[in-house]
Amino acid sequence: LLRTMVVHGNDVPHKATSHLLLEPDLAATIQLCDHIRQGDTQPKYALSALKKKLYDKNPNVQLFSLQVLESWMKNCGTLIHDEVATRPFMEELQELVQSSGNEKVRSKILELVQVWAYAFRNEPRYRVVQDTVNIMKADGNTFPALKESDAMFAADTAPKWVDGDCCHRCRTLFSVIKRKHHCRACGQIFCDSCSSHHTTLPKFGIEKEVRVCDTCWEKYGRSIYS
Ligand SMILES: O=P(O)(O)O[C@@H]1[C@H](O)[C@H](OP(=O)(O)O)[C@@H](O)[C@H](O)[C@H]1O
Ligand SMILES: [Zn+2]
Ligand SMILES: [Zn+2]
Repeated sequence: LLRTMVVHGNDVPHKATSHLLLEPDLAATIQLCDHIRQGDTQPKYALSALKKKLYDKNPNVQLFSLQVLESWMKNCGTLIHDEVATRPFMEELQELVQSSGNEKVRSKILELVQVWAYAFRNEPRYRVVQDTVNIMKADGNTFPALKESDAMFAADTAPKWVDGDCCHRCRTLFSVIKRKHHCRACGQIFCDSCSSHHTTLPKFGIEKEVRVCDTCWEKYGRSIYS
């Protein structure tokens, strides 16, 4: 089962090629979550690598990749939710349920889509998941009992970055010289002089020093036990 999937970093030069090792142990999967949360691996690339395993002819490999997907959805937050809770991905899962001859694979997919629909029940932007549950029901699939505890997702993941044409703190307009920068702790957009500090953000699973704004520096950077 030990498969190495080399996932090439995207076009940003400092994103080194990250190796996604699909090993049959949770430690490796948790480590993969950290890579995704830390921004070492683009969620899109991680998922496209994982999807290859979803279509593996060996149902055990398919099942394991569904378990990896389940842990990524629990631990990597909106970075992964935004890629999975989409029509194309949901349609792929729908097709897998229709085409798979393996009962375990089918019921794992039904279980996951149902739990995600419940977890996203108050998030209109992910309503495609509930739509997919409805379609799968209409197709005659019977869903396993929902375990609400499965719908608990790790709360602490770094926020998405907002865009803007001026610094969130000093309101200076960005230009060719006054470049845009993002604070990894609040996701807001700043000029360099308002976000010149770097710190680790353990609560978001970010172990390397990353750029934070002055406000977040006061909050997370000052104390060494942030
Ligand atoms: O310098 P640029 O070519 O504009 O690119 C900017 C840098 O990549 C910034 O990285 P940083 O936050 O680590 O500085 C990023 O936050 C901005 O969104 C990008 O626009
Ligand atoms: Zn500023
Ligand atoms: Zn900030």
